[in-house]
Amino acid sequence: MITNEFWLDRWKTGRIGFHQEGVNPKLIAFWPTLPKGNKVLVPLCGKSNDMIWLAEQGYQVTGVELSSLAVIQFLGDNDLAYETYQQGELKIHTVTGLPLRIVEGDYFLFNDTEFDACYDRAAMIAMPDSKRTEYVTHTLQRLSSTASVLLVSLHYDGDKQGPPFSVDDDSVVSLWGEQIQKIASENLALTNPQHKEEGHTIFEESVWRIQP
Ligand SMILES: C[S@@+](CC[C@H](N)C(=O)[O-])C[C@H]1O[C@@H](n2cnc3c(N)ncnc32)[C@H](O)[C@@H]1O
Repeated sequence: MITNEFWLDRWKTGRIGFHQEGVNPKLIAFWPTLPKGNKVLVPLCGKSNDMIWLAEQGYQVTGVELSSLAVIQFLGDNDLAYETYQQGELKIHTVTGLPLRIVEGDYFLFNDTEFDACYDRAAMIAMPDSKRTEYVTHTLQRLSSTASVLLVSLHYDGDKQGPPFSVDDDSVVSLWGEQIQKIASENLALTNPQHKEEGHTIFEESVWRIQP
């Protein structure tokens, strides 16, 4: 069962293979040009450097993350000064000198709305089947009616149990709506021997976007 405890434990024991050192190349390649100051939501953000990149582009970035360890490591690793205040059950960490804040707590308790854009990398596919619809609905409710979305998803064969979970193309469309479009994909099993060794012939990373 993928519970909040599961994720807190992953951070406690340092099992964070999903974390990438650099900025995700798909973000740099496919992020749309939006007006500076636009509000960008990064659900289930971990300690992703992608948030720094987005903030440096001039967007007002909000990451939401359950684990206090992830938040502390993100702020520490990047040498960021910050201020913290409590808002209900959530802790808000606002970074000094960058338009960036990290909301620490359960994403499903985060209720801000009117975001202009959303970046989902390893968030939807971190959610088990039973919570995935709720995750996408909650995310869409946070966005303005004209918001852009950039989603990095994953689809693989074989009987691996997630996370990351495999989500097929039809499910992506039925979750996010007809306006979502697949703009790129790459079968990582062809280039990364590890996926082949784990028995996958398909391990497809795909990039999707909603662009109003
Ligand atoms: C697979 S990681 C991806 C992190 C990040 N997006 C990245 O690209 O590195 C999923 C993250 O979601 C966090 N998470 C899981 N459930 C959550 C929840 N209900 N609310 C907030 N964060 C959650 C986990 O702690 C973990 O850091």
